[in-house]
Amino acid sequence: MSKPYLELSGVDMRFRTDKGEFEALKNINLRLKKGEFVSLIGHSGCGKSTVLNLVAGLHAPSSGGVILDGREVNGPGPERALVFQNHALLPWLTVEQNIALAVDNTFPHQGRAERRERVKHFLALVHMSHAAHKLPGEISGGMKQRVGIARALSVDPKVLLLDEPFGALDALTRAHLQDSLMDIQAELGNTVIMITHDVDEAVLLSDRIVMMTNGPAATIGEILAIPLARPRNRVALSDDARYHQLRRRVLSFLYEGHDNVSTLARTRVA
Ligand SMILES: Nc1ncnc2c1ncn2[C@@H]1O[C@H](COP(=O)(O)OP(=O)(O)OP(=O)(O)O)[C@@H](O)[C@H]1O
Repeated sequence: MSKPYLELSGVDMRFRTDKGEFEALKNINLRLKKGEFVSLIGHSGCGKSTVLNLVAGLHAPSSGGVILDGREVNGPGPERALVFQNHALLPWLTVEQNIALAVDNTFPHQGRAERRERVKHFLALVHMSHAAHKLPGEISGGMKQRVGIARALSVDPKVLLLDEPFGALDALTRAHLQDSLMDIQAELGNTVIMITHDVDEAVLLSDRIVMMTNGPAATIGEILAIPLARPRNRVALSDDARYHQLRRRVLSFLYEGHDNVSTLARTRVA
């Protein structure tokens, strides 16, 4: 791979607990190109959120490091935007004000008109202009996630970190949001790491799927490239043999039962 945009190298994460140290992650090595969409998949509790939190700068690794665009990550910052399963919008602010807050904090040097224009642009991008003046309590779960994504994108992050962003949504709303996310990524070329438990979602959206072994001392067991042409259409893919093959590969990884000991030897730098 040419020079990576985002690189995790030799990352170990040990947490201090009442019962002593808990080794959550061991020797995570991952490189992303600019504009790449990578999903993290693995059994519950294996350490996916911990990986995302390390990239976000919310945790510092016990060993190893994270480098984004040539600079070591050593704390949270607007160039790494997080979107959670639960939107985390401020309930007393309107949709527009929620995004404006992020924009105003990140671009205080810009003029007011320019910042308002930016808010409008990102609301339109997620098809939420019509609800600009509503409060989060007045819109649906899917709409809240759209606003959360618009807010994250509105600060021009270098990397977008999505922690099961559609996990709480019904299947149809989830499908609409996945399609929107693919459209947005095609337009903006964001570099994205997304945690998901949904194999179809991972195959549909990703350039590569990073499959993690079970913890403790979880690591990367396998990385699967998804060479399906874009734009991708879920209905067309349902008849595509390669799609089903890729899907099967992920399912077999998840159900083969990977613990850290059996797979450490195969861990490699992607
Ligand atoms: N602050 C912490 N202190 C101690 N242990 C922690 C801490 N944060 C996470 N862990 C442990 O590290 C392991 C990985 O947790 P993490 O939340 O990253 O897993 P996950 O794969 O995202 O799980 P899920 O899919 O259920 O959300 C778990 O065993 C968890 O209990």
